[in-house]
Formats: sequence, C-alpha cells, structure tokens
Amino acid sequence: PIYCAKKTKTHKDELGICRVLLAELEAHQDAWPFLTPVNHRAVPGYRKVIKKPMDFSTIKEKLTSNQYLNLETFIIDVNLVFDNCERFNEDDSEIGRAGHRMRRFFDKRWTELLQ
Ligand SMILES: CO[C@H](O)CCc1ccc(O)cc1
Repeated sequence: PIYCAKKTKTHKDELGICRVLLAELEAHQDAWPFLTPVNHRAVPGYRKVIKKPMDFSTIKEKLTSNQYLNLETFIIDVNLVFDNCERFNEDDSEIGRAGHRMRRFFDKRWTELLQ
C-alpha cells in the first residue's frame, strides 16, 4: 500500500499484549523452572552469581501492580529470566535447554503479536 502508517499502541494496548504473552509463557510445557523465584537458600551460589533474580510469578505481580511502563520494560524482565538461566545452567542440561526453548518461543510470539 502507498500509505502505511505504523499504528501506534496505547499503554493499554501494550499491557494487553504483556498479559497475553505472560499467560502463554506460564502455560508452556517448558516453563516449570521459571514459574516461581529460585529458592536461593536451596541452591548454593545462586544469590552470589545472579544479581537480579526474575521469574514469571514476579513478572505477573509487577504487571498487575502496574510496575511496567510499556512493552519494552516487560520484555527486559522476561529476557532477564532467560539470561539468568543461561548464566547459571549449562546449555546441555535440562534447565539450560528449557531456557533456550522458552526464549525461542517468546521471541517468536512477541514479534508475531507486534506485526
Ligand atoms: C531457573 O532455574 C535456576 O537457574 C536454578 C537452576 C538449578 C536449581 C537447582 C539445581 O540443583 C540446579 C540448577
């Protein structure tokens, strides 16, 4: 089309997309390592190595208490979950592989929803 303006998204539109994306992340079969905060008392070294822990339940709490300015600040927290996972787990481990699969799923879905 000759005229193709980018449709701007309101704050409400962006938060709606965050809710849909988070629901899909939580429902994913590989989400189990990421659903709740890592128990740093049970996992030696975790608190020392991972400076900014993040998980899907914490993201949900931040979303419902309006702590995300926009889609970008939400995506930053989701990526933090996967970056923490890569830092702490071997690629060739159950949780390492789950993290890579979840990141691939998330990247595909948010780009689809934004098209
Ligand atoms: C998202 O999961 C965290 O990376 C913790 C991974 C972990 C926890 C306990 C273990 O024995 C090994 C790895």
